[in-house]
Amino acid sequence: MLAMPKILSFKPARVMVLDRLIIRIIKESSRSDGVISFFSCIRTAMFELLLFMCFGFDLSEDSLLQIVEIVDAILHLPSRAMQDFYPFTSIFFRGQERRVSELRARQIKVYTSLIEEHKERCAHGTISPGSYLETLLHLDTGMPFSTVDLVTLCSEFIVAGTDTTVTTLEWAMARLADDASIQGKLLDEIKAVVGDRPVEETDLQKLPYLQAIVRETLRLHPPGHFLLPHAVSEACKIGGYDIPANAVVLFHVIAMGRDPQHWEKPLEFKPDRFLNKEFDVTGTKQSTMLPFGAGRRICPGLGLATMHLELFIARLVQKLNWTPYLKGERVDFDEKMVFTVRMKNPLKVLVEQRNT
Ligand code: HEM
Repeated sequence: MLAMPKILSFKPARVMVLDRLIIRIIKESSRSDGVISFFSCIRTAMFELLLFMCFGFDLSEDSLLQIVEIVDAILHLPSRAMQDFYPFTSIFFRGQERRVSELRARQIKVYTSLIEEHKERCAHGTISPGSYLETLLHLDTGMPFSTVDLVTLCSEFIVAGTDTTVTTLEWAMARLADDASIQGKLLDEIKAVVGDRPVEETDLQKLPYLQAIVRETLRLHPPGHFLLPHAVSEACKIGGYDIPANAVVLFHVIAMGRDPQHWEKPLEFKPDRFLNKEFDVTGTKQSTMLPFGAGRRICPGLGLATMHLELFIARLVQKLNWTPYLKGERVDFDEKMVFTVRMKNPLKVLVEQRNT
């Protein structure tokens, strides 16, 4: 599902969602003197897109809202770290366990009705082929997945692919709104390579400055500062420390991306540092930044995420001019942790349509 030919087959869905997003932004800005709250606009768009890829059809507004609510509730569940370290504290978390069970029941109900709708649409031929669910239903594993397994897998696809990409896009657009010269340089590149027609997916590989902006955003603002927790299968020594078997290890990737020994002026946003350089973000050739992890558990959505980031940024900058909503003010880059590390003060920007 996350291999390039499958990703490319969803081009019509991306065009639909991006066109809708731009209309939504223009509408919202016309109601409020040009100012928009970027996060909610982009988040709706990313849910529309990933849900289409997951189920093979455009969800009703009501179903989409229900999924967004469930994902929000999952992301806001308190961490279980305290109970992992001090199991006796479990007695204080019984209410939480009940809330988790209720949430799971709601998740199963909502996703199951979408799985049923998928099957009905397949029977009537009103579905886009190649969805994630279709792939799961036709996987030859010897034993078909139960409905609950399908719910878990579809939900993992949505949770993993939406907020990570949305958070990164918010940081990227914040950086571009904050620095008119970087935004201008990107626009010049797009004009020179693409001209006046909308940027297409096949243009992306010819836009090195755009790619550099995406890398620089992932270096300075990786959505996960610690990746997902990993477990040690055998006792080993790392950097002189004994790590016992089964220990949980977190990788502090934010410290890698901001390490002054590897990066000049690491806290500054300078996409140029990636120009005219072969650079690998998978940890195969270097490990100075690992926004997607590395090795066996590397993010399987890396290719899809990179395409979404590049395409959305290019189209948004091509169509609209982005500036901080208070004239002359800088954007506030403080962070807060909500599963991903987001902007503490969600990005508010002034957008104006460009004359093209
Ligand atoms: C900017 C966007 C994204 C970033 C930075 C990102 C980053 C990551 C990271 C750091 C991990 C954990 C790796 C580890 O701990 O070793 C991960 C796992 C995962 N990602 Fe992504 N991701 C992004 C987008 C996506 C997308 C678009 C999808 C698919 C729709 C996706 C699907 C997954 C899945 C399924 C896992 C779990 C893999 C496993 O359990 O082994 N991700 N991602």
